[in-house]
Amino acid sequence: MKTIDLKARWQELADVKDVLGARGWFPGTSGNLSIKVSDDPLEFLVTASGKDKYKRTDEDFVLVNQHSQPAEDTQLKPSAETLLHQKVYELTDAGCSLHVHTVSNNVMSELYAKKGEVTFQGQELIKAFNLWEEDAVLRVPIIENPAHIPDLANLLAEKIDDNVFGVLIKNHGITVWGRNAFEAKKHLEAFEFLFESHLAFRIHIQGGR
Ligand SMILES: CSC[C@@H](O)[C@@H](O)C(=O)COP(=O)(O)O
Ligand SMILES: [Zn+2]
Repeated sequence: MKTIDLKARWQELADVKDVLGARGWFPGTSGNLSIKVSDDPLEFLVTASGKDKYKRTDEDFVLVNQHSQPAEDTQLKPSAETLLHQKVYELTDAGCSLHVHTVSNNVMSELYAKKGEVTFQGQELIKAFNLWEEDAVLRVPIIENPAHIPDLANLLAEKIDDNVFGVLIKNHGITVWGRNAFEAKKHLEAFEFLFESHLAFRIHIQGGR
């Protein structure tokens, strides 16, 4: 991959990070973002671990290889959850993968954990996932949150299929992807809108039931 492409991808991911950060979607240094730089062999930029993701610096991202290891000499540590991004790239046509912790995605993951998924139907915004039929259903699988990251990555991998665009991790967050940064961000925004609307409906219309 040429340096210019790496720079362009870096810029693209940094811009997405700024927008998500402005929404407060990285509380307590949580969250991690990645963007694919090359396909064969797989290489992607991923956020450095434990950083304040509301700040924009020259050390925000690390280039990693197909084994989630740094592809160049660096003191920086790739995100602790890099393996989840690797799985997304291995199993989908994604060019970008976004993971955030929000109050809404955490509450939804807990509310529907026993069902193992949450579904949305009859909501205009499921069109953001290219679901145009009137009776179309958007399904969001929910997985447990084992501390051992390879186990978590395997649970995620089991839920990935053509009609899945993101997976909720119980009491943790959501991992979302898209063919490029624009689409991944679109998917993430649509998920969060659907979660917030659903929770507002339950509180205000159903009295919290
Ligand atoms: C500090 S809480 C969040 C972490 O445990 C993790 O879930 C997370 O999203 C961020 O980890 P990171 O290693 O910075 O990518
Ligand atoms: Zn996380």
